[in-house]
Amino acid sequence: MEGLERTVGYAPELNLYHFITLGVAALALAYLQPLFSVPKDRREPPLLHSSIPVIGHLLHLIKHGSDYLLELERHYHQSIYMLIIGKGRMYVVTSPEWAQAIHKSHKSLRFNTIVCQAMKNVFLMDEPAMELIEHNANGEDGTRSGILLEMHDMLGSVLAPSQDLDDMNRSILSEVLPAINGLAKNGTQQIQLWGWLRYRFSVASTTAIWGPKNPFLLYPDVEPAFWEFEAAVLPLSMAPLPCLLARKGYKARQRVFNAFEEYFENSSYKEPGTSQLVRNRVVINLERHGLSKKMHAFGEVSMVFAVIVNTVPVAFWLMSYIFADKDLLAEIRMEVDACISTPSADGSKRSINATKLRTSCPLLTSALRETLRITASVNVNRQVHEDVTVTNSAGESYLLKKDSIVQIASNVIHQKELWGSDADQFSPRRFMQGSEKQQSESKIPDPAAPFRDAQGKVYSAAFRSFGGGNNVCPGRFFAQTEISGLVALFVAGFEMEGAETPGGYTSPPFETFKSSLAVVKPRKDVDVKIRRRSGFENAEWAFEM
Ligand code: HEM
Repeated sequence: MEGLERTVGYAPELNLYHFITLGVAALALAYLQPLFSVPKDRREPPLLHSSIPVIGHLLHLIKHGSDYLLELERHYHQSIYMLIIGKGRMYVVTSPEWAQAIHKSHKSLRFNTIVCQAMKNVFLMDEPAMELIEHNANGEDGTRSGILLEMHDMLGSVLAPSQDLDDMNRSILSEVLPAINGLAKNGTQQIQLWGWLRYRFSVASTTAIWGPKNPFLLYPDVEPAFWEFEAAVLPLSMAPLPCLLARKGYKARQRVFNAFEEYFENSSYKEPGTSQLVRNRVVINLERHGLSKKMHAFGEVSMVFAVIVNTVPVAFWLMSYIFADKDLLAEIRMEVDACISTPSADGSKRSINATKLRTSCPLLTSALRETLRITASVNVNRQVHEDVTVTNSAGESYLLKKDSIVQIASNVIHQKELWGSDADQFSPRRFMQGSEKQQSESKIPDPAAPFRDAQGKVYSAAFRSFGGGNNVCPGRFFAQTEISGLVALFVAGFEMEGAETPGGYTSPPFETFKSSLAVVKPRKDVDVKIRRRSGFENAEWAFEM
């Protein structure tokens, strides 16, 4: 791990003091190791040892985030393996074939048990709320009743391509328009790209979903508090005494919770302009299952995570990749220009057709999927409910033991040889091979569709940004439209250069500590100068679906 130790930074709010504490704990545990030794069954996946017994892997994961799994891949090249963490086991899956096998065993390898733990530890559900949430969480009684299963089914239908989804997408895109139409109106304007985009996109997304009384719109401190909370999710859920060891995140979480509690206390979800998604959640949680308003409000913040935590940075990176490459910008501009109509006689009103962006812009779509491959390698976890034998497509089998965790290491799978020798590079055309076939098959191509290489070979489960199997992201169509809509507006209407790099734009580096749970963020913000594109100086942008 020498190289890694040099290059990888620390998790937010985990400082030297915490590592000293963990170091002391490691020594104590090493001494007591015989008491903790976990017998390995020979039918289990291969065990990878750590130089520090018992909690060595945990220390590396805390220190290096998901990069640690890349380092293990470089050393051991195992497609499934086992790590001992304290008294527990974590099975790590690093091949699409094993990822598929894990998804197939969804009855024994459970998603909702992990959701329940997060609802308790991160979203602070109290005991009565947990009783309601845990009831039939995994379909134990053979029906689809219960908060989590009903929520899953409701979201699957509200977010599937339909009129409802178009309405939500129209709403979010029209929410971002005032910010875009006000940009660089009187010549060049300098902004900090990440901060500008994060604020505008977070507020627009939450307004489209939670309506005009949404806390992000009402209170300017809620947006920064939310991102402060998001940055501290790991320490908040793992550290002892999070109110002391993750104090900033702890306070920020409380601010967001209070704001959402006020929103539901005032029944602000009844305001016109609130999405069907939020109203349906009220029906399921409050009316059908009797969750308290306070617990519903806290839990609603988990939905804010789903809606903005990944889309905002992906939009930032897609824009960065496009504006950093002048040829790519020119080619994507040609595609986007073909989606613009000019409804007003004086030519100032311009409208982008968001449906055409999805169906007629293969390079933009491919660049978005490639951006997801590089920046959205979201590793997913499952809890092993009972001893189970999993078998992959090659007929290999392993035993996974009850109460362990399985992690599908998407960040490793996204770097495998199957992507070619340039797997570590951004290659905007990588996903174009499959686009022709996809478009003839369905009007709206699925952004989670399998990767198809230049020879036409299809790799199921290799492209993992939206997960897979039963719990594949239901918000992917929504995300695709909002991200490509926002980025298309910039591409069509503006020129952008770095304030420090006149005539060009250079992306900032990735943050050093990569959480396995969300899209990577920029390590620092970047000052850019924005001006209106020639021929579009007076454009007032709008969207049509
Ligand atoms: C670029 C944007 C996004 C990315 C990369 C992303 C990624 C993912 C991934 C990897 C999962 C699977 C988790 C697992 O299997 O453990 C997931 C699930 C989920 N996502 Fe997304 N997501 C995005 C946007 C959205 C949006 C915009 C929404 C809502 C509007 C959303 C709602 C959900 C929900 C509700 C689930 C849980 C599904 C279930 O209960 O089975 N996501 N997402």
